[in-house]
Amino acid sequence: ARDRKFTWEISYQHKSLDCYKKLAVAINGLTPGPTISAEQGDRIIVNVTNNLFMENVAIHWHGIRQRGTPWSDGTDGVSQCAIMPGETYTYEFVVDRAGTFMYHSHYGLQREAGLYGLITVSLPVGVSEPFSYDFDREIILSDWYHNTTYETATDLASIPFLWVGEPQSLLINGRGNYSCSGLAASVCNSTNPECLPSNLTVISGKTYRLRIASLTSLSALSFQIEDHEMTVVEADGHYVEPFVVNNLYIYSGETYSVLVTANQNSSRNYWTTINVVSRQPNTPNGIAIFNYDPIDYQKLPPTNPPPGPLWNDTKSQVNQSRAIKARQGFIVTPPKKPDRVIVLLNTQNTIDGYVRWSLNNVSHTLPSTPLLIAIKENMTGVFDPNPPPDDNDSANYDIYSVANNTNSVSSSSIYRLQFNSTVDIILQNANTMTANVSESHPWHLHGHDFWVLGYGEGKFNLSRDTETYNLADPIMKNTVPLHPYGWTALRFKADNPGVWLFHCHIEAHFFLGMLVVFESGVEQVGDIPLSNYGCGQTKSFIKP
Ligand SMILES: O=C1O[C@H]([C@@H](O)CO)C(O)=C1O
Repeated sequence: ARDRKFTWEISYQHKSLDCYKKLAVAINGLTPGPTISAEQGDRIIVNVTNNLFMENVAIHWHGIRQRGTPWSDGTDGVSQCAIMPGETYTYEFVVDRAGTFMYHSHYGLQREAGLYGLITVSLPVGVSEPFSYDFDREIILSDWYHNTTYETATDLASIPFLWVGEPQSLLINGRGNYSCSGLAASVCNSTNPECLPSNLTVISGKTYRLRIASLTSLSALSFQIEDHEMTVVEADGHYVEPFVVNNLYIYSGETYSVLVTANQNSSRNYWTTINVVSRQPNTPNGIAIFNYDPIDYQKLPPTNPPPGPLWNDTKSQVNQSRAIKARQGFIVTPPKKPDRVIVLLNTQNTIDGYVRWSLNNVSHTLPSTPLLIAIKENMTGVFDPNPPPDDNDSANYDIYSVANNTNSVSSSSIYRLQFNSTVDIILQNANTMTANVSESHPWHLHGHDFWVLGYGEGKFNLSRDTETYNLADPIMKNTVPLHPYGWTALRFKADNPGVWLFHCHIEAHFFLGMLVVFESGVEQVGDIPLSNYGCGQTKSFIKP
């Protein structure tokens, strides 16, 4: 194991990622940011300097559990005081497991301005993967808005509520193509090389491992390569019992590795496409070129890009979720029974006229003093000490009717989990405030991986549905979809001392309160670096 040091300067830059010029957040000039490549067991040290002039920064290392370093989780309001303009902060953590992970901003809506990238962790020398391939390639999927994050945040927090809406473009490795017609070339120029379709160049007969990460703000996606099947082998850093797909559904915050062999007619190029699913799309599909060497990588394929699956084919999405199992020989079996069951009813509602998202009628508001420091230092008055409910009469809630939730509250209350206990989470979906609409939500847990015990349709029934749990070969993940009008059941061990977010990875939904906070074993947390302090009530701990 070795130290890998990075020096990052965060700044706004004019970018034309989809041909339309806007300000994007860049790392050392790059949007998306550089990939962090490391070997299992390495220590990653990232020196981050915030040169944004007017905006704080915090960077979350998504999928890295931060065992022993909960203060490096990079979450504003939870693990640290965000890095102020002009300041430098050092993240230090160990990547203890091989796989494909990601990093992204966890400050306000900043992720959607482009602050994200990949982390790839290889196995130690001498250990091999349970599958083989010739080359390793990276694919970052994202969606792109032309509004600034300032406009979006203000809109979401206004009466009347102004929804951010569907993105203008979908990006593959940071490239999209917005239609510039009617716009001045200084604003939108479709011949700008910055927005040429990205290409994946392959050699006929070779097999490629594609490490795919979704960093969308909103969109659930389907990814496919025209005429090429893909074998799914990894999900969120865990080996998957291999299965073959024509299209891969991928939700924000998820990573997958797929194997694809360049086994088609090598005298032409093919399309790589992404399209929006789970929400009625209003965004053109994203395209890239699957390029057979030595054909010109910009030569367009002779066909029309495949349209991808229908956006509302929920059944095929649920089926693919269910197909993801732990690989034989790599199964970690979960504890047989939970110590505690928390049912989280997901609803959209209004509080004092503001549109919010709630769990069990509680819409979370993060305090300005980071919770990890507040609990570690025994501060009072930072968060509501009354625990939120483990269930809020979900058995009697009609998930098919338009949500009214007249009793919803905004609160900073947190779940305190007994250290080392086994916790089940049942995510229960419901109708939004719009008739006949239930949206999908990708749920992400910080600090842990969980077992995915099952997905179901309709209302979860504790005595009936727990019998259907997959305790034999459940996949472990850190992000999982909750499908429309359905439920998703998870189990995890609260074995990582710290304070950890569990939230919808749709950035606007997180902003509107769709999160819960788990605390466990904070008394075991070592000394938190003083550089995490400085905001809210932590100010008084900085001695002159
Ligand atoms: O939070 C959301 O608000 C809109 C819609 O429900 C109201 O405009 C939407 O699609 C969301 O996901």
